[in-house]
Amino acid sequence: MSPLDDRSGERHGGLDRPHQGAAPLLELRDIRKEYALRQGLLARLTGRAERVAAVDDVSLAIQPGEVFGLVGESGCGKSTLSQIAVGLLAPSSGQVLYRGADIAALRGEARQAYRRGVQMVFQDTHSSLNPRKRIRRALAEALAASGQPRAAIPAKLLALMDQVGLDAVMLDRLPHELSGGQRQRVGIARALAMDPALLVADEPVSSLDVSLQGQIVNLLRELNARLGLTIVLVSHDLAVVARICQRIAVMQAGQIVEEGPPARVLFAPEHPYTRTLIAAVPRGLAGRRSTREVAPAEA
Ligand SMILES: Nc1ncnc2c1ncn2[C@@H]1O[C@H](COP(=O)(O)OP(=O)(O)OP(=O)(O)O)[C@@H](O)[C@H]1O
Repeated sequence: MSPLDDRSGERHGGLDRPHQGAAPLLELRDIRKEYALRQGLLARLTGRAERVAAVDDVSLAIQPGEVFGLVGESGCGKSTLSQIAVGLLAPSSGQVLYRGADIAALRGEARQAYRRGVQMVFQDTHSSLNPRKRIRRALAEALAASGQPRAAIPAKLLALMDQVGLDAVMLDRLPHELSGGQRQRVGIARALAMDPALLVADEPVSSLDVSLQGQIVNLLRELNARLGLTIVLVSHDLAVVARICQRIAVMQAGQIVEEGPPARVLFAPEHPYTRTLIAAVPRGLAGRRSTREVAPAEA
């Protein structure tokens, strides 16, 4: 077993147990990501691609066992940063460290351990699940990829369905036969099949009805509390992240402009952009009721 596989350090997690002072599970150091923009005015005039920084010098440290929220409006660079964190996208410059090791230098077993250990849940459940594969097959393949012996898979399938609150009969359904919320639960189950240490959930509820959003957010909270799973919750919706996160980073135009516990960020925002985000939250979460109501993770 690779030292990167050792999860003993954070299997004591949960929202009620802070992890300040622990070595970060994942660290982003001075991350910059540039894209070539061919349609820009400069590009058209000069014939050369203009470059824009979608992520501009971002540093973040995710502690084992925490629920960390990354919030910002559409286009601020959240998805780009998430994809860099899970290794789907390489940064233009900067480093991603998993358990202290630079992922760019990981090879063999250690790279596999990172690949398994950091999983992503996507916003669009239609495109993230193969429409022709029954849920049983999608999850069984993930379990097999995670190294589960064939004989253990049937029991593991039932355990996964139970963990995400889905009835086992859903195993024989195709993705289109499930509701959006059920599909998102399958997406989470597929990530859990890899037995990850960190789940990066990129806008996991934004395509769902408001009534279902709370259920999925609660499921993430439960997984954190029960399994000690570290979670990065990415959303344009400050109300969603404030609900379960112990720390929030606010992102604007590729940069982190503010970071802190939800109660502080919501009630004593330091950056004007954070105040704009708070103003956009429907009354009930932004309306000053109690800190406990807005930020249960902190209570
Ligand atoms: N492959 C790409 N090529 C060029 N520009 C891109 C590419 N992907 C993203 N961008 C640009 O980078 C910026 C950040 O995009 P990103 O998707 O990371 O933001 P976001 O906050 O996740 O927004 P959304 O929630 O709408 O996806 C945007 O201006 C976007 O247009």
